Amino acid sequence: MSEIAIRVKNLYKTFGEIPAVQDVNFEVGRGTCFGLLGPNGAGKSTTIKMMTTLLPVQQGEIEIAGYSLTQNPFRIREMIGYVPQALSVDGNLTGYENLLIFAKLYGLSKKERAERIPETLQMLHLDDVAERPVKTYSGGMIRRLEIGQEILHRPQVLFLDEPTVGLDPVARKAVWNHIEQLRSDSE
Ligand SMILES: Nc1ncnc2c1ncn2[C@@H]1O[C@H](COP(=O)(O)OP(=O)(O)OP(=O)(O)O)[C@@H](O)[C@H]1O
Repeated sequence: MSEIAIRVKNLYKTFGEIPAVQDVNFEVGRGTCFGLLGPNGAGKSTTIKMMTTLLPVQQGEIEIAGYSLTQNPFRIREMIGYVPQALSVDGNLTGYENLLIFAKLYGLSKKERAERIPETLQMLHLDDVAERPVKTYSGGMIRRLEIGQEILHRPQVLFLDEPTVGLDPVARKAVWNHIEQLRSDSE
């Protein structure tokens, strides 16, 4: 894999008359945790949506793990994980069932699912609540489950859009500890 996980060059995006992203440039090295900071409306979510192929690139270049995004969008979708700002779990299903759906969507074999789902639940300290409907979870538990959904297929790059918004300081620290653990495990 390339030593550069993400390369963004001269990126622009407008919504009609609204300039959402204007000449954004940055590089993220492999094995690093990179934070994209800016005030509300600065264009962070729009940039993430372009890097995850959810919005077309209007002008500029994006490379993920050495692949050009515009030339290899399907390859890139297999290689990344994306935890969006909006809720991505089904509250009526259990934690285990939510992970099962994502494991199937990412094309994991039955054997891989049998190994990785319990392993992920354990790593995120959700094994005790795995059989409970997610609507009974706290905000921090839901956020950890959403991260779990996006690491089952071992992505090379994980995008997190405001992963700790709305969490209390203890839950926030727990989520960041898990993110740091994922980063160091991938070294
Ligand atoms: N689908 C859309 N249609 C029109 N305008 C949009 C759309 N999505 C975003 N915008 C506008 O683009 C700009 C950047 O929005 P974006 O959501 O990327 O910012 P952000 O930095 O993620 O903000 P926040 O911190 O509030 O999440 C804003 O002016 C927003 O109103």
